[in-house]
Amino acid sequence: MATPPPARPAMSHSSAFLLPSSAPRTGSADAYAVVVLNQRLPRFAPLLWAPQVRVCADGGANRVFDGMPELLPEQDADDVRLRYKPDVIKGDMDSVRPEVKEYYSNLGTKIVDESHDQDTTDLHKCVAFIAQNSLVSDVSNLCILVLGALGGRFDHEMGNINVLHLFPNSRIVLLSDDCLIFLLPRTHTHNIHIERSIEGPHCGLIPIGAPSTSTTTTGLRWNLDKTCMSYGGLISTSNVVDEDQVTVTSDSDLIWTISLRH
Ligand SMILES: Nc1ncnc2c1ncn2[C@@H]1O[C@H](COP(=O)(O)OP(=O)(O)OP(=O)(O)O)[C@@H](O)[C@H]1O
Ligand SMILES: Cc1ncc(C[n+]2csc(CCO)c2C)c(N)n1
Repeated sequence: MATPPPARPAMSHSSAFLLPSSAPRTGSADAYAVVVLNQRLPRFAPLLWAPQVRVCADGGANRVFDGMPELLPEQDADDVRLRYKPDVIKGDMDSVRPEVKEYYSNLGTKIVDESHDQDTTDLHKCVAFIAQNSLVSDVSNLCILVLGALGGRFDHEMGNINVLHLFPNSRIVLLSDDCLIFLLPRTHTHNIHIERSIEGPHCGLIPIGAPSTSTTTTGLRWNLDKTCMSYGGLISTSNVVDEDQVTVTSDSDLIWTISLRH
């Protein structure tokens, strides 16, 4: 007789952090950190800039310096820069402009130069920093929102997705203007609340790190039922969310992605 699969604890996910700040939010995290990468700021960057920790990965600081005033053109640029000040700039410091580094340093931003480490990406360094330093009192239910992680250079995108696999026990969401991505660790069964006003309908479930011999879902137009997925075989792209709640159970870590509405 086949052995039943192990019972897994449930993990909840919600993109309520993208709702306007006036809307009632029942998110799944207790605290948020924002990491800004060196890509054009997503349109909703100002909305997300109220978390416990704000970190810029190297050239990400240029994007905050230039991009926040561009996203808020009706406001005075200097006021905007003072309001949207990073707590930390971290990385190998080959992309942040000297005047931007000095501007934020004078405002009290911590500058962490890790140019000696050419083996890990700036995002990796930022996530490790947030996880290790007690910037927030309880990191156990902290969610790290990464802005500008998708689109652009493919090696950077793959490096960013690899960070999800390097920190499978951390909640990390990669964001662009068009979609978001997070990891569904195989250790849990996942309840994903779909915030229909801001996300969907297109979604995907992708075994990037390793094939899955059994994935089961509910709430999708094309559900999986103890289905195998692998690169070179089936992966679930161009799927559609049909219910407000999607559930996923798998024997492999999977990437969940969903489109963002404009
Ligand atoms: N085009 C891009 N697409 C996706 N992510 C990006 C892109 N450019 C930068 N990033 C992210 O922003 C981080 C900081 O970018 P930055 O340009 O400062 O990195 P870098 O280490 O100098 O890159 P490189 O030396 O490879 O050009 C990167 O580690 C990466 O995570
Ligand atoms: C096998 C291998 N491939 C690429 C790099 C280069 N690299 C990876 S992360 C990083 C830092 C980017 O800020 C650099 C330069 C390496 N070290 N090892």
